[in-house]
Amino acid sequence: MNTSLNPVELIGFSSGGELRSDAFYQAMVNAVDVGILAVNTSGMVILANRAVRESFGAFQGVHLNDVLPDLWPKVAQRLLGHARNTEISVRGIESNFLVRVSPMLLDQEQVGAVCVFVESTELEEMAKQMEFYQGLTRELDTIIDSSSDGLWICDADANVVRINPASERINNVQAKDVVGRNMRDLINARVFDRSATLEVLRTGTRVNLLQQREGRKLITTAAPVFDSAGRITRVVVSERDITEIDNLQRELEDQEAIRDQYRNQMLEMQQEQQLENQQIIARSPAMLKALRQALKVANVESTVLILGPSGVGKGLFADLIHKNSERANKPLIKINCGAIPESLIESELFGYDKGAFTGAQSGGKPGYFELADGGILFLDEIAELPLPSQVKLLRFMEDGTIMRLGSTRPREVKVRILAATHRNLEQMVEEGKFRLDLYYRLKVIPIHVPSLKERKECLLPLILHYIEWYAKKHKTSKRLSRAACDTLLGYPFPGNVRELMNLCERLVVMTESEVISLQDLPADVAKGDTSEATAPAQWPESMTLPQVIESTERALLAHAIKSHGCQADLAEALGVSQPTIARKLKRYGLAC
Ligand SMILES: Nc1ncnc2c1ncn2[C@@H]1O[C@H](COP(=O)(O)OP(=O)(O)OP(=O)(O)O)[C@@H](O)[C@H]1O
Repeated sequence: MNTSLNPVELIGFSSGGELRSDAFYQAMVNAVDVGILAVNTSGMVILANRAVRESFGAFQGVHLNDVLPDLWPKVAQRLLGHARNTEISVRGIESNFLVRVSPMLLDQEQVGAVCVFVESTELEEMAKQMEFYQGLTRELDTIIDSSSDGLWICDADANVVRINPASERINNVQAKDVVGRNMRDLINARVFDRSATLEVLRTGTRVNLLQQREGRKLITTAAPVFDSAGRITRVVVSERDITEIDNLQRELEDQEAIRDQYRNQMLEMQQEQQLENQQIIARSPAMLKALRQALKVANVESTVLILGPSGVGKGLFADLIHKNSERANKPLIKINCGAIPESLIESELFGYDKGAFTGAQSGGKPGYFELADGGILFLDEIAELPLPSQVKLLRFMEDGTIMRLGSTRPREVKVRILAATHRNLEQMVEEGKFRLDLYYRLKVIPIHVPSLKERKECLLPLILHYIEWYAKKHKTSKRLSRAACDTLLGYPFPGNVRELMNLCERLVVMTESEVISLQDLPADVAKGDTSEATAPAQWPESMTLPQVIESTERALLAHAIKSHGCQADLAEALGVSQPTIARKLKRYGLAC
């Protein structure tokens, strides 16, 4: 190997021994874009053309190892004859190069090595991008194939391009049997009965379908994919099998229904216990429903209108609502609007200021509204409230203020109103006796308390309860004979529970023996007759005068209320005051 060859000598050579001028030779090697670099057998650079110099600097006449230490080992290997052609990647100043090292022979003798540099940055970038896109495609494939939702992809002509394994499973088809086929053919071949893809291609918009297929429930969403020109290129259909979700949902609903049932049962038991504690007897569905409504509304602030005949327990409902409300430790003031003389009602309800009228207390007086502040005002027999007081009550219900008689200063009171009546308020409104606006304000939550006739199931428990209760009260022991009990059960109790209570007390007090028999029952009850006054001559001799008076009074009132529609008329006809009538009707469990 000639190692003494120097750069100047080499430049003097030409291929085939033909002599070329340095200038010609240099112009030729500098003209090409590929880099050419030659070293002698010692590794000294003997040629570096323009392309190499531009990329690696001017280093002719130096040792290759000093300028391209990465390249030198390959070249050295080549010079030692270990390989014919060797390729290596080399980093230049700005770009990367792929360098091919070839032996340089002169007369069969190796005189050095020549390196050809081809810029590789772009190629590498492209390779990298290819790799990136291949990775992305693999990733997408994995995602598509592992999705538990079915994916069905078609081109703009409705040809199936791809389906994933979930879609194969959901549609019970194999990809190889459908990919490449047109959706229209698949519909014609009855593989499917409906195609979301065709819908999308027809409408150009997203389509949602709920489908039943092979007993499974599917939600299908098909969406168009557009190119930059706005043309549809693909339709992607995703299918979700919601059969399981649907079943789970149904199971959940069943569980919730069972839970609700238990909760209602527990609530009912709690409520029954609550009612028992408060000595409320209720067995009939209608009564239980009304009581449940009352417990439900107890904790809201709304006005409640308790409706039902006299003596059914409307006052009891007011107690129940109060006890179970957030105002339980505040007063419950009960006013019977029919029992207060008309001339006094306004001052009783709203109070008066000093000097409001002759005979007024000198310091003025608060009314029931002020006394009930923070608590509940129960306006029983609300239908008897005179019209001027109705106006004042309406004002309170609208702005929460009242005005004492003789005062011009409104006072704010925090009072919840409960009202009750056995009268038909709607009819009274029609007759102009009750204000419509007040009626609407009052009946926010109406509760209808059924008469004893409407709750036969309650009758026996009520009779037994009150016989025992009065027996305990009067420190005695009493029980009903079978016949007496049957007769009582057949009696209509027009005065409802109040009449029943009165009768039970009377039987407990009046019956000599422990057993209350048929003979102990009052004649009208024994006959089941409630219509006519019983002649005093028919009363048993054992009755005292007060008892005879009481019975006669009751019978007379029962008779008179048939021809007198309201307490005021009745009072006038019988020559007593309205409050007296109100008191007596209440006492005998009667109403008009
Ligand atoms: N379900 C019941 N269980 C036990 N006692 C009851 C029941 N219902 C009513 N009572 C009793 O009957 C009596 C009359 O009830 P209440 O005064 O509440 O009737 P009312 O409908 O308000 O009558 P009115 O319309 O004449 O004011 C009360 O002593 C009450 O305790």
